[in-house]
Amino acid sequence: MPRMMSRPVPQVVMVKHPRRSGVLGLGAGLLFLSFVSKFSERVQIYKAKNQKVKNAPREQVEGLTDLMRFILGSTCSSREFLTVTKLSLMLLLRTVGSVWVSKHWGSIVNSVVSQDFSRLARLVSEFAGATVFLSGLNALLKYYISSLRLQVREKITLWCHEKYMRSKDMIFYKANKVGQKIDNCDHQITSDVERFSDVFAEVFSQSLKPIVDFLVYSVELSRVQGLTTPLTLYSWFAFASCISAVTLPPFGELAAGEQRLEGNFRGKHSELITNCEQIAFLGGERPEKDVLNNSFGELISHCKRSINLAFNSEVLRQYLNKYFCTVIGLVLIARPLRLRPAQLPQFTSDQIAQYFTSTWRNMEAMATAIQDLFELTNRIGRLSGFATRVRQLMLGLESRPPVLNEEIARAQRGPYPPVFKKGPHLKFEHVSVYRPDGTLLVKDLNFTVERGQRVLVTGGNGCGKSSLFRVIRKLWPLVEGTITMPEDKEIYFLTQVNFVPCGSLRDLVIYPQSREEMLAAGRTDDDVRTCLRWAHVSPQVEHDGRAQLEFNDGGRIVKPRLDDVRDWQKDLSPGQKQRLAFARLFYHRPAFVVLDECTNGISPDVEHDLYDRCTRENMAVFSISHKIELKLFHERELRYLGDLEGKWEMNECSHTRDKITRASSTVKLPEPDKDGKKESRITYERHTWFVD
Ligand SMILES: Nc1ncnc2c1ncn2[C@@H]1O[C@H](COP(=O)(O)OP(=O)(O)OP(=O)(O)O)[C@@H](O)[C@H]1O
Repeated sequence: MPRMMSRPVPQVVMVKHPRRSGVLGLGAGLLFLSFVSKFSERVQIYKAKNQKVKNAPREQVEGLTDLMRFILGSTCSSREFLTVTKLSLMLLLRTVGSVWVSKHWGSIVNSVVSQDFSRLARLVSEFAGATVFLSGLNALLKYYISSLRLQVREKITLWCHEKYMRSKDMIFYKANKVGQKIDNCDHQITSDVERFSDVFAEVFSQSLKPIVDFLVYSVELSRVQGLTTPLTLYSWFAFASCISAVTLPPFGELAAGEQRLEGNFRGKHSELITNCEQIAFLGGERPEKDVLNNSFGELISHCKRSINLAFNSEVLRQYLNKYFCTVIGLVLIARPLRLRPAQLPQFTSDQIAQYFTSTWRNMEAMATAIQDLFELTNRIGRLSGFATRVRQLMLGLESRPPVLNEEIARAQRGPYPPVFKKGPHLKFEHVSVYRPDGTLLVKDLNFTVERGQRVLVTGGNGCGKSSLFRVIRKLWPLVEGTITMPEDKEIYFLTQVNFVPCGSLRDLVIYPQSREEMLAAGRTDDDVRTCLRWAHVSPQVEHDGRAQLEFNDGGRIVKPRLDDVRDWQKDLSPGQKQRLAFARLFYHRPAFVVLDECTNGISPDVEHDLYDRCTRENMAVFSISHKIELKLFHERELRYLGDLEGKWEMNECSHTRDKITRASSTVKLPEPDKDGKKESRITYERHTWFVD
């Protein structure tokens, strides 16, 4: 770049063999760099191992290089590599530009002192032209840093989603519910990955610049002043870094701890949102505020501790690396002038001014580069903290620690090893169910349910009624015995708490199918409407002029169409959500259905109808319920005794016939007669049902 322009003023050098000194300066610079990188990493690992921070997790002992290799190696590809290459190139070009600026600046000073104004005008116009190029370079640098940050985040997040939502493994359930859980998994995927990507891009861009600057200026200073100047600066910074290292807090642990506490705090807020209605009914504002404040208090006191720890070391670092370093620089810059070797020519004052300006700028730039390198220890420390958390998250998502190992191993040696088989019916042979912590819930289950049959599962709270179906769905491992069952899609589960997916009314019914899959399966919108009608949640107008599903939007009654998208989670009542779950069941028409206390919010007459529909569709029904009158709809009752031995019994429901009746009442409001007079009576109609 300068060569294309005017001939520069010859550089003033204070050594006899500038080229040889430059090469030696480069070697010394590389050695110093390797010292800095190893030193800071060792210090971080040492501090983490010795648990210098109260309450900090102990895992932060792996080197950053290994962490980065694991995270980036598993997720990133040639696209990120290309961005890193482009970014490195831009950084290199910018440093070359800065060296040119500092040389050019020396020439400008020389022209001012020698009062050569025509050359000064030329140099200034060259400077103005070249800095346009430098501005473009700086903008490109920022662009590549942002791109790198985004690309790394994108790759890691998509990798996590891939593992989290891996089909059949149901890691999103296991990581949050079974055995050793991943703490605040949502926060880790959304926030920790983002922080890691930010700090990674920041560290990368800010480490490359000081490294490149440092090497370039080492060569430059060695060429102009000899090896003494850079070696003296290195020795000083090495000494300063040892002192800093002793006082430096373990930033990695602190950053990881902060993220963990951030996750807990956010988790408490999420819990509040999830349970807001129950808490409002209970009037739980005060205890819940305490929970939020305590969690926030822990976070704040951790941050305060970090700030205090950083303050102590910062005072020393500022003095050693910034101010005292200037004193050393001034001594070094004056040294060749005072001890000038005899073979060097006499310099004029404009040459000395030129030497001073450009060398001072170079020295300043190198000192800044070295300071930035040490500054980097903080950032690298934080990066290794985030990297540790991201790696733990990735490991946790990749493979969940097995549960019930011992129990399964014992059963495998016994007569009834755990086996899943495919078959047309649901058959349990010597099946025992255990909680993930190893507690026996039910022992030696033996029975078969054929298509069209109905079994009621009863027992005390927490005795393990739902757990049997968690085993069938493979959320919990099968420990002992053989389960023969049809394809997974032939068994459908309606749970106590209803999930409401996002999307249109149609999506709510056909979930997890998409509209395209629905059409490909030969199903139509009419099927969806029929299922809504069967489930008593149809937006179509009934005889009384009202639809079962309608909303009041600002005084306007709205009957949703199949394509309408709403905030269903908010807009639907618990009973409507349960009815919609039945519509979904009727749409999918499985061979077996497990109804886990999923009719609590449904009125008895509708509940009757829903059971009836299941029978008509020839589904085998497993109902888990505490409602004794439901025996009327079932042929058999599987009763858990809930004792320590996991005993159970299977009874016929027929003996309860005629002993239990199921009743509901309809209130008939007074209606006007022919003359417009109203009856003064309200009548109640009582319905009693028996199963034939
Ligand atoms: N994810 C889980 N990890 C560990 N233990 C669990 C988990 N889910 C439930 N449990 C425990 O397993 C036991 C059986 O739970 P389950 O849900 O099967 O009971 P249930 O008989 O259906 O109770 P209820 O009638 O109250 O619904 C309970 O003690 C419960 O605390």
